[in-house]
Amino acid sequence: MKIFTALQIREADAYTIKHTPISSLALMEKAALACTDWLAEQHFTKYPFAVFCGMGNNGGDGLAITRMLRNMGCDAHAYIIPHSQQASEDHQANYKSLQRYYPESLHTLQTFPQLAKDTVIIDAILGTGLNRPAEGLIADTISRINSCYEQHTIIAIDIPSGLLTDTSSVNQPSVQAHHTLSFELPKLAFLLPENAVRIGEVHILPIGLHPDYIARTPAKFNITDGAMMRDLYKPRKPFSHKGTFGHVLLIAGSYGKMGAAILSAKSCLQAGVGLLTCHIPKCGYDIMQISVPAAMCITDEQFDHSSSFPSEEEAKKYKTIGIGPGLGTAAGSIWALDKLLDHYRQPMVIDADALNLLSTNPKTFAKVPENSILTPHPKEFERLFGKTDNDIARLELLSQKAVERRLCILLKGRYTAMASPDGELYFNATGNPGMATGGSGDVLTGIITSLVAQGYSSRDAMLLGVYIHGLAGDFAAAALSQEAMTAEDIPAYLGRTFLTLHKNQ
Ligand SMILES: NC(=O)C1=CN([C@@H]2O[C@H](COP(=O)(O)OP(=O)(O)OC[C@H]3O[C@@H](n4cnc5c(N)ncnc54)[C@H](OP(=O)(O)O)[C@@H]3O)[C@@H](O)[C@H]2O)[C@@H](O)CC1
Ligand SMILES: [K+]
Repeated sequence: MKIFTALQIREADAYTIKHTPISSLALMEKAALACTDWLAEQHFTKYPFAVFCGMGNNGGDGLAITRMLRNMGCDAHAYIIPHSQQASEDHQANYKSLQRYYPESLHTLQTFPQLAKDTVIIDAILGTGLNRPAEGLIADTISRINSCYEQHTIIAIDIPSGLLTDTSSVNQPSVQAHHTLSFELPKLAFLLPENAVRIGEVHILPIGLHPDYIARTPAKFNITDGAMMRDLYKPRKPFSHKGTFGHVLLIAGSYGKMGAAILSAKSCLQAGVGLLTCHIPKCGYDIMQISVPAAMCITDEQFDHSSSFPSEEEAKKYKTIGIGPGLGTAAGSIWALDKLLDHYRQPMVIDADALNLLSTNPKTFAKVPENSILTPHPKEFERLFGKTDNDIARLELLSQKAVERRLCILLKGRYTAMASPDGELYFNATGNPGMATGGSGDVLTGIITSLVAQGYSSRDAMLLGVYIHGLAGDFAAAALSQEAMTAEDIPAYLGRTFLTLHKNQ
């Protein structure tokens, strides 16, 4: 799914108006109707409404919503903030029709109104037309709306007023909404962790923007979805054998962290690898053999950490190597990783402690093979590539480093951001807060390594791996609850997840 900029959204709007019999005013009517339908479905229409309107089309939406709520018998009032000399054309048209049918519902905002108990606040002050920070009466109104957060439900139309669509809004005043009702396509602002408290729950409502414009207009950012994943997925051929699906070497685990190695190994197998060998310290031998009988084991000469990785000759039998889960940061491990990277040139998957080893050893980092996949969480990312001032700057750094170093890098989060060496940037939308638990990352490493071994390109293994990891987590949460599920439940639901990838689903 594409993420369009504010400018592209305006173009989509104009294209739709030009190429279909729908007028700009009728499109606004559709948008307002989608919002009021949602309000009715969610049972908000039993409450009074205070609709705060700007003078552009976002305000026009607010006026149309007020009229529709009145038509439904609701006690709705529109408060217009006079921030401009002239209102937009569609705003004027909706002003006229509200004045005609419900003049008592129209107010020009002078002071913030007294709100009756349970009043729902609708924020239709500014939308994608925001072109400077909110100040004066608008900023005051935003601050008054936000002071109602505990007592009233706040619902933003299209985007919380004050929030920029395509760039960072850190330090900008904006409405803090419980729900955001947005039109047709998600906006980049909704995917940034720094905006989480301002956007609340986002609901994307279709309004019929022209599919041709959406299809033929390239977007800088995209969200992966089921259709795209079904295209990437490689169904198995009838005459396959275990050699067809690759042999993974998983270097993981240390004393007290063997669980990470187990989770990763189980996930690697459940994601379909042909053969799995685990390189673990001696302390983990019984644990691994008993917990994951399908995996073969090589034990390190050290008892509590790993310090000698395969030689060039030994490494040849593996299609790829996954390294990091529970590895620890012992000096012997960094030395061993450095030696491994002297000869290993295949793309590999690098996670957790192995990333921390790289962040403190730039010379070792420089040897990482092209097209390897790095899987940092935000703290690991910062240690590897440095601090940024905001989420947009961090996304740019992510993309820049992936291109510069010829790597696939995924930055874990609610919407994991995934960059490939050719500069593409994707977000993943599957997954849920039940996965914010120890071991989820180890599961992801196992899945992605497994996919690389099965012949997926690094980019495809990253996109597909993150998608199925999240979807398996969603199945686990649906069956067990977000609270009760653990990282171990994610591989258990991989089977159900793979079935959704079959073309006939
Ligand atoms: N395509 C779609 O999906 C559809 C979109 N629709 C709706 O249209 C909305 C976009 O409407 P829009 O372009 O009129 O912009 P909007 O945000 O109302 O701003 C208006 C004007 O405010 C001004 N201004 C800017 N910043 C300011 C500030 N800080 N403080 C004070 N003033 C400020 C600036 O004018 P200026 O003062 O610079 O002349 C700007 O032009 C969109 O979010 C959605 O709700 C639906 O109706 C139908 C389908
Ligand atoms: K708004």
